Amino acid sequence: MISGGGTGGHIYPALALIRRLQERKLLDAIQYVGTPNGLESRIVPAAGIPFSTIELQGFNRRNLFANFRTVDLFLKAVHKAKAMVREFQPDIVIGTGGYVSSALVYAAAREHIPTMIHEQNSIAGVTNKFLAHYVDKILIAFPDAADQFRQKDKIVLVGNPRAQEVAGLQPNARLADFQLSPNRSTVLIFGGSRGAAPINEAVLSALAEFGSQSYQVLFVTGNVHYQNVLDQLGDKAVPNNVKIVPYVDDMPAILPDVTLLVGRAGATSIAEITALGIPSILIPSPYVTHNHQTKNASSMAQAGAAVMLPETALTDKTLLNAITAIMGDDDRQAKMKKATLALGHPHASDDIIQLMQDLIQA
Ligand SMILES: CC(=O)N[C@H]1[C@@H](OP(=O)(O)OP(=O)(O)OC[C@H]2O[C@@H](n3ccc(=O)[nH]c3=O)[C@H](O)[C@@H]2O)O[C@H](CO)[C@@H](O)[C@@H]1O
Repeated sequence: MISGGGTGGHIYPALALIRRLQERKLLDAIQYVGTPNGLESRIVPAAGIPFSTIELQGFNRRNLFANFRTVDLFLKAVHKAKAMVREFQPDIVIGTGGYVSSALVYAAAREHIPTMIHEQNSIAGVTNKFLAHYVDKILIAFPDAADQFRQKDKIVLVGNPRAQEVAGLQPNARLADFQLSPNRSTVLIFGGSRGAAPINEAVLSALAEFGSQSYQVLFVTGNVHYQNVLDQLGDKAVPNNVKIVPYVDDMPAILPDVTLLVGRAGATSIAEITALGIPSILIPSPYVTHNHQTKNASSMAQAGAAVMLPETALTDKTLLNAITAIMGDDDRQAKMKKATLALGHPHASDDIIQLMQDLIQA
């Protein structure tokens, strides 16, 4: 059984691990557990994975009184999760982050089922810190995440399963699905799995300028922002070399054809970028726990793999300048590609599967 959600950054690593288990014919049955309304409730069933739900909500750091309901829901969720675990009888239970995973992993540990959590970030999430006490293994993707957990003997550095899923993928002309040319240099712009209004605004202001560039642009707004972007566009013409879409369902299909990625600095995106060696401009979200995206982005920038553009400095002009400086310089692209690839973990899923097998057989 597996659980993780809220944002794509917690869901796609779980799906990548499941796909690898299926590829290696190691999976007899799987149950994915999420909340009824989270992003996972759309993405997981669409991927053909059996999905069941538990009602839960995140911890409110601002209004502590609001947490009475959170605690009440958590206790009910644990009760339901225990029943699910007893019925499904999994060999192992894995949590990939987001508060959705707390009830299932906690319940499984209490039922003496082997358990693991996967932390994608260098700064651990609240749920994983809580679960760390109960699980058998803590899998991390960045070496510095180890400082965040007291249970040192449980920690293993594995990278992110999504890296193995995309590593080695070759250009494949799938940009044609978006009416873009497979042979032209391409800039992909998206603000994480849910989109980011400040990035969308800067791109909209730069739209006319993009029209006169030699490269083409795939601009992903995020589902919730799409209508707003269309409203802001009004009657303005979209240049022929720019395509605007709400979401890309199959990101691994197009990533090998991307010349430069502009986006947030979510950990799962970074795992993909480093597995494929895609140069990037990272605009870290300042709205995440302990500003962890800035840490992700600055370690990429220090390694020469990415350019960091803080949101406070983001305008149409700074965005265009940063993009043009890289797109117009093949040498720089090659150097960034090399530095990016050096940070990748292309065997993450197989390393996790080995640990799963060891734990099940122990
Ligand atoms: C606001 C927030 O809490 N963000 C967190 C969230 O980010 P978020 O969910 O945005 O996560 P990431 O950037 O890490 O991953 C996004 C994932 O969604 C995919 N994708 C994105 C857009 C799209 O149209 N289609 C698509 O498939 C990407 O390819 C990637 O696999 O989880 C990450 C953990 O991994 C954290 O580091 C981020 O700080």
